[in-house]
Amino acid sequence: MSKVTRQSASAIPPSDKAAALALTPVSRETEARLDRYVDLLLEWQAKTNLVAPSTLPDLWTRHISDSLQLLALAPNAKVWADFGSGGGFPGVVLACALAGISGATVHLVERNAKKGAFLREALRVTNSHGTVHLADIGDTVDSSLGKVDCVTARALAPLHQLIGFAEPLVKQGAKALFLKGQDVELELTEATKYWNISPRLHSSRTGGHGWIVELDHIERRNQSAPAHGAEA
Ligand SMILES: C[S@@+](CC[C@H](N)C(=O)[O-])C[C@H]1O[C@@H](n2cnc3c(N)ncnc32)[C@H](O)[C@@H]1O
Repeated sequence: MSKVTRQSASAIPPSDKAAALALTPVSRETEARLDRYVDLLLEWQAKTNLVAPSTLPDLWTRHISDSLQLLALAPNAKVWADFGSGGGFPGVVLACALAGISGATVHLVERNAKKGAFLREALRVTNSHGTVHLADIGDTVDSSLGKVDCVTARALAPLHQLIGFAEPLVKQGAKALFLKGQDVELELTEATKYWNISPRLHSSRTGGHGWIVELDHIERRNQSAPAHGAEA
């Protein structure tokens, strides 16, 4: 008998999925892919902590809608890079939503081997286009990704570090979209010590105190700006 106990799908009330799809509607094909992703995530959650267990009842609103809302902020982006993808938010959700679009793909950068294996399996079972880079972001961003239209990160690092990670891609024309919490103003204040940026702030469509920081331009303020996200 398998040691892995599958988390019950009933841990997620149907009303949460309905609320999520009302907030961030998707095609029937995308919904089917997301259903497969959720099933896989619940199966793996028993052996690998992919999301905080307390957030499982709100999986669709808290994690899936949170990820899907980024699409409206970069409607023409086809090549995405998600830093620190973990259990696949937002990267795998974006890959599911973009799967029907010719040329669309998502680079998922994750250094944890177990999570990397999960991300590969998630792309496989959802038949979505993407590449898992099992590596540190700092070692990947210059050499492996190529031209990217949009770079994302959620729950990875303080904003000034994320900006350091994303700088090479934004300098080549990418837009950055970072999902942030209620301390966004403090993080922006810290970030502007190191970086010249003109951020656009969008309040999260999923409620709570979430924000999305949008950046189209990043310039080092001085030589002490942290490179590739290293601590200042
Ligand atoms: C708190 S989790 C967030 C996962 C996901 N983005 C989410 O919002 O659910 C942060 C993830 O980033 C990964 N990570 C942290 N620093 C990294 C780095 N320098 N390079 C690659 N992955 C990193 C960790 O292994 C972890 O899976």
